[in-house]
Order: sequence, then C-alpha cells, then structure tokens
Amino acid sequence: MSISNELILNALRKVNDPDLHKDLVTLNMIKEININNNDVSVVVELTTPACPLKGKIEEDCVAAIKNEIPDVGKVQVTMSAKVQPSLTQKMNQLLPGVKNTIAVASGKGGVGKSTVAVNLAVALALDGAKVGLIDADIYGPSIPTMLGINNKPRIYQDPVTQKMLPLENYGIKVISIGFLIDDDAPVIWRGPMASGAIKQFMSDVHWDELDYLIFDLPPGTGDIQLTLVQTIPLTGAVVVTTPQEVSIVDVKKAVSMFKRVNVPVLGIVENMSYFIAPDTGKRYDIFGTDGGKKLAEEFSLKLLGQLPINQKVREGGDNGKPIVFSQPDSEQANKFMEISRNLAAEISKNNYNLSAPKIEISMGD
Ligand SMILES: Nc1ncnc2c1ncn2[C@@H]1O[C@H](COP(=O)(O)OP(=O)(O)OP(=O)(O)O)[C@@H](O)[C@H]1O
Repeated sequence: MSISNELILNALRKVNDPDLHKDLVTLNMIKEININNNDVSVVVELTTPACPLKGKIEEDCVAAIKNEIPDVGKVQVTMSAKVQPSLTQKMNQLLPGVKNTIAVASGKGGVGKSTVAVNLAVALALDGAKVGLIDADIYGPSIPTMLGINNKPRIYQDPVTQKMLPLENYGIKVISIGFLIDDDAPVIWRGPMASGAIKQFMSDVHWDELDYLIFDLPPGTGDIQLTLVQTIPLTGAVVVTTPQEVSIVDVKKAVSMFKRVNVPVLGIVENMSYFIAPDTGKRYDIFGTDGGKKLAEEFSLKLLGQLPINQKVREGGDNGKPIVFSQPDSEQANKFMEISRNLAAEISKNNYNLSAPKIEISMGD
C-alpha cells in the first residue's frame, strides 16, 4: 500500500488537542506533510509555543500514524506554534501587532505580583514566545530592578515610526512607569499620571509583533486600577495571592472588579504557599494552607499553580536575574515554567472558545 497525505490525515484525525477537545485536522493544525518512500514527516502548528501538552501531542501523533499505517517507515513529527490573537486585540488599534494582553493583579501589596509577572514573562519567552512587559505599578515600580535594568535608562526612538523603543533583557521587551515618573512624585499625582503613561505605553511605544504583552498592575482595587483595566483592552487577568485569609478577602474584590468590567480571570497563582527548610526538608505552611486553591474552586477559576517561598526567588529579584533564566533546572524555575504554560493554555482555550463559530441547533415545530 502506498502512503498518501489522505492516509496520514486520517490517522491524525484520531489525535485530539486535549485542551481544545477537537482533533488536530479539524483544528487546522497540520501544516506540512512529507512522504519519502515509506518515511513520513509532519509539521504540527500549536496555538502556543508554551503548550503544556506539547510532548504528549507529539507522542500521540507518532503513535496514531504507526497504528493506522502499519507499513510506515520512520515517522518524524515537528512541533511549531502560532499564537492566535484574542478578540479584544483584533479590535485594538493602538496595539495592532500585539496578540494578547494580560494583566497581573493582586488584592493587596507584597504578595509577589511583580516577581510572578517577571518570571512568567521570561518563562514564556524561553518557550519561544514574543513577550513584552509593562510595569504599571505606580506605587513601587520594581520590574526594572528585577530585570537588571537601571532605574532611568536612556530610551531610544525607532527611526521609522519615531516611537519609543522598549528596553530588552532576558528575551523580553520592557517599559516601566518608573522610567517616566519622578520617584518623589506624591501619590495623589500618580493616578492621573499613571493612566496617561499607560495610554502612552500603548500608543507611543514601538512594540512591533508580540504574542503576549503582560501588565504588572498596582496592587488593590481602587479607582486607579479600575481606570487602568478599562483603559487596557485586556485578553484576561491573572490574580496573585498568598494563602492567607487577609489576602484572600482582598483577592475576591479583585476578581469581582474584573468581572464587573468583563475581563476574564484566566487563573489564580498562589504564591508563598509553603516553605521547605533546606536543612531538614520539613514543610512549613507559613501563611496557611491552600487559600488560593480554595478560592479558585469557589469562583470556578483555574489554579495556575502554587509557588513555595524560596530564598533564591527573592535573591533573583534583588539581583536582577529572574530564577527561570539564571537557574532553569531548579524546582522553583520548573514551577514558574509550569504556571506560564498553564496560563498560555488558558489563553488559547479562551481565544478558541470565543472565536469558534457557535453551532445553532434549530428546534423543529
Ligand atoms: N516565592 C517567593 N519566595 C521568596 N521571596 C518572594 C517570593 N515571591 C516574592 N518574594 C519576595 O517578596 C517581596 C515582594 O514581592 P513583589 O515585589 O514581587 O510583590 P508585589 O506583590 O509586586 O509587591 P508590591 O505590592 O510592592 O507591588 C520581594 O522582596 C520578592 O523578592
């Protein structure tokens, strides 16, 4: 029996994307098929390079082709990816090349929101995505320090568009409100300055093409946060919390705020979930147990992951070397990678569900 494209496609119809619940052929993910004698090579295009199930889908494709076509020789499956734009982004004329905009928010300060935003951004870039990060935390813009960029760097202009060029480090593009706002500016001035600056970050910065643009919002749910989430055309939000009761009370307010302005909450990150003593290996639940997990269950949200308290994470922030980049084999880096992949999968699912044509079932008379 000679091997044809049709035979291969029939085999790949048996492989489902576990997140999108459809087969790869229906999802239009098979981009190339090459047949050389009995050897077959296939290129599969996923909806994100940070797909947590990449390895499984690849194995399933190889198995399906070998099962359905017993005569086949060597089978090679190459995984590629093209991130799809969210519906809000398709309508966003300020950021035409940006496919998804994600806010990282928290109910209260000090829970590790900026640490999570930085490590998620770098993790997505390490997986091959094009990533930008906007530090919109007017109370304490800490992103430049965490990325090893000095506080008032020189900003250059793009010679063609005349727009500001974002800075780059660890494979991500970054702009911080700290570059524009005077450190001594009183807090009452910061609100109007923040909204103005955020708009400028979208209209006057040459972001070029980005798969994910992440906003590190100020903590809390006051007027400034509300103005920002109404100003930024968001794909969705990630809410960071500790497991502690006082943090959970505030995080509920953050979830409600996003609901009120119709921004999907893509998931909860529970930070500082536990501490493993390096000398004894004993676990301590310093801020309580599973507070973020229970909150996610209560609001039917995805728990993107639980991160331990770890000295190397803090040191990475202070030294401007995010742990996902500087110690990629550490357990903490793996947790951040897992969370960023879960987030990328949630974005893909949301974008697919919102853009998929709805099947109308007409009821007969
Ligand atoms: N998992 C962790 N393990 C150890 N230290 C952490 C962890 N997460 C955050 N930190 C540290 O806790 C402090 C607060 O973190 P971060 O600045 O990210 O919080 P934030 O919520 O953005 O705060 P703010 O309200 O000031 O914006 C920092 O010193 C950071 O290095």
